[in-house]
Amino acid sequence: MTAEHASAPAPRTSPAPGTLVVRTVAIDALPGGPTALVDLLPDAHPLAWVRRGDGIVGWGEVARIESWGPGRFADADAAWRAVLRRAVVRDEVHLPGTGAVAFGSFAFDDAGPGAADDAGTDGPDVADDGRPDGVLVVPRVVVGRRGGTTWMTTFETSGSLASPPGAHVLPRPAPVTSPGRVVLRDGSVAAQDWKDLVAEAARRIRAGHLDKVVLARDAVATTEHPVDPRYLLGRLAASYEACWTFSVDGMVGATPELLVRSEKGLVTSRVLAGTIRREPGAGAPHDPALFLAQSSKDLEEHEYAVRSVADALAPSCSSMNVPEAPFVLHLPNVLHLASDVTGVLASPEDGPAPTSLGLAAALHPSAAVCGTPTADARALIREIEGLDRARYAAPVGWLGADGDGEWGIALRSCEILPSDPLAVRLFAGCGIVGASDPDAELAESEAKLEPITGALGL
Ligand SMILES: C=C(O[C@@H]1C=C(C(=O)O)C=C[C@H]1O)C(=O)O
Repeated sequence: MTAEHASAPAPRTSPAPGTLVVRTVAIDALPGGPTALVDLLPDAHPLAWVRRGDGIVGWGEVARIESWGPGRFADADAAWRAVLRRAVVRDEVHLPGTGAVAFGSFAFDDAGPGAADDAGTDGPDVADDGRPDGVLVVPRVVVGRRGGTTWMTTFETSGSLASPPGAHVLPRPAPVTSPGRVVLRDGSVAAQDWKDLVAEAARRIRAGHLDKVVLARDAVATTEHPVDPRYLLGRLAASYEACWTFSVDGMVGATPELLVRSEKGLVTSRVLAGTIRREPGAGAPHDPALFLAQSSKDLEEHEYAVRSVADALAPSCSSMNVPEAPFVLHLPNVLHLASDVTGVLASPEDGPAPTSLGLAAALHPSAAVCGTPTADARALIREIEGLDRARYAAPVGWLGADGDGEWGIALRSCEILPSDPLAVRLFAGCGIVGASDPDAELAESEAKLEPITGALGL
């Protein structure tokens, strides 16, 4: 089914789907360690979804699905199924991530390119480049690891299932290159001006216009040498093991927030909201984890985020477990309040259960990255944020042939601009409630930029 939206272009699969031959075989174990998979990647357009050394990486491109506008998720899902209808798959491993998979990244906003410009931003014009609002990349080669099993999947448009064994030999990628000297500057809104936006949002919340809004800011890093995404990936995977390190179509990061995993009928979402910096400086609480777990402001922010996820998943689940209280997730830069919401996917009588991408579409944007109520928060973001979020804070991940997959929220991330290999745009945002303090939120946003600034060597 293709979603119809008058203004959005129709989805596009290129090249036009022919027969795809997909073959997964077990291969020898890789060396251990969190970077073993990303160390295999070539420099051009690496694809990655890795956590604690397990996951999948891919390279090459046998097909690309592009979609636009509010139907970007449903259109991509339908186009992927059309590709699969013509695929011949032989999977000798049968684990999540084996067989046919596509890596995906989607835009935060429905409104398409120029939405932020309409709202009056005078920031860099990075959206009006005709880029799609959603992309699924079907690679030529995937290497994956889960537990003790390692596999390789090859995707071919011609040839046969009896590929020569040589096709399954791991490549020796070109050496990773450093970005050299890096200079960081303000993005669309200067850091100091952003505090005024936070103060304005908190005022509106106290006046009763809405409960919570997430405001984001960007920064632009210019580099001496073209950015090799693998330079970032290796450092992120090594330093942020509890996060999902990703690279899809120029969007690179290590997110601690799993929007949804759908695996054999079990649905999981890791909801984060409520943050404290690890090293908040003078006057900081003696025990930040305890402070966070008892902070009514952070618990309020968190509750909104958990509710929004539970409400969005409920129609697709026959049963759910929503934890009553969050735990504290410790990351190298920040601590978060975290809740793992789980559910059992219902089997609807009138059609197939939603795919992981369909679930991601239902969940996006959660209150963790938008606010509560959603429509009011979105409207306020459009009115005052002055930023084109592009693919930041939106689903990024992978989709399998059976619809299972994992979609993170693209946080702690940057966009390597296709128009300028010497520039990356970094993003960070903070949940604002009535009690939010602009200085503290700015400091929190700086801490959330650290994974990428650190990976760039700053
Ligand atoms: C928006 C971001 O993070 C989100 C906001 C959080 C908060 O406000 O406490 C915590 C985790 C994320 O859900 C970001 O990292 O850019």
